[in-house]
Amino acid sequence: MSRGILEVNDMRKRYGKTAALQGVTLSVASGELFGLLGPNGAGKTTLLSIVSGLLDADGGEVLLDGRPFRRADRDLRRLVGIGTQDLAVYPDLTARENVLFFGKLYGLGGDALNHRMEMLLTAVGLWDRADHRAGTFSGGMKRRLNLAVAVIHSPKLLLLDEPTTGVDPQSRNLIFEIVRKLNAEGMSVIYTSHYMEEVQALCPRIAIMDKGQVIACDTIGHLLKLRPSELRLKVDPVPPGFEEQLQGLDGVTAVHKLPDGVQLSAAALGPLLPKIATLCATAGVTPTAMETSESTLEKVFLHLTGHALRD
Ligand SMILES: Nc1ncnc2c1ncn2[C@@H]1O[C@H](COP(=O)(O)OP(=O)(O)OP(=O)(O)O)[C@@H](O)[C@H]1O
Repeated sequence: MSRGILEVNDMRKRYGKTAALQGVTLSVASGELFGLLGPNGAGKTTLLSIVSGLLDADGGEVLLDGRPFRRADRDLRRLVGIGTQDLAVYPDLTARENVLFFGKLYGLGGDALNHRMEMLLTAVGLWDRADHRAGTFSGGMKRRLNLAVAVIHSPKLLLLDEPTTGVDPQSRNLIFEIVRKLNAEGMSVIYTSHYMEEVQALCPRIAIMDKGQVIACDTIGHLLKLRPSELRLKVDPVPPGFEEQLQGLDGVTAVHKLPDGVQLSAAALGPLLPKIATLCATAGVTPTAMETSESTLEKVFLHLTGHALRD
């Protein structure tokens, strides 16, 4: 893995009695598109706010591009762009004025700023609405403008906090496309969501957060293996020795007897299916029904925490 753009060590934050972050440690490699998945209240926004310098932590350390992060260090803060959950754009300004305003805050100006503004408004599909007030935009258009504003200063690390909240499917797809493009151009991205499908579609590596802690952090493939897939075979009656034969198959991690058949667990069912078919044929067993339950991030979350990802 290349040098880390972000390292968070033992990050802690309380709001009064609420422990929003309880010792969060994670690292993001340079150029990575990293997912942060967790239910409402898991601490995702608090973490991003600290990393972007909007909020002070109570304890812990942030390294940005290998350097210790301090809120007062403007050069380091410039490395980060944040698309906040609460929109940052001004409704009374046009799309063009919004992007130029944020560009000037970062000390940009002249032709370079104008070119970048035009390029970004085009990328987010708003160039033809550049001179319309943001307050007249749909939820999806506002989110896209929020994204353009977040990257006006070409940050090395883009933090996106639930960037598809309140958007239509068309805007959602466009946001996905832009995020992928920015990442392909070299920008590191942390994409935060409580929608498993979004994080799974975009991010090869994911941290799962719950109650202020990272409870798992790995590639999607490895995370899915944290909870086995299951296969139910309706076999009535189950012949003697059949469960043991299933248990003996390479890859099967558990076999349980059901009232009308058997259930087996395995990290991956695909490679096992032909072997199970052969075993049934040789044992003279004809299942009358088969039902698979593949692992998903949602099921992994339930498996790890005992509660659902969504309320
Ligand atoms: N300003 C605040 N004052 C008091 N409690 C807060 C404040 N901000 C967040 N919290 C609490 O801290 C915890 C973590 O909140 P946070 O917003 O970081 O979670 P989240 O994962 O981003 O959830 P969401 O997606 O709903 O924003 C929650 O229990 C929340 O109620």
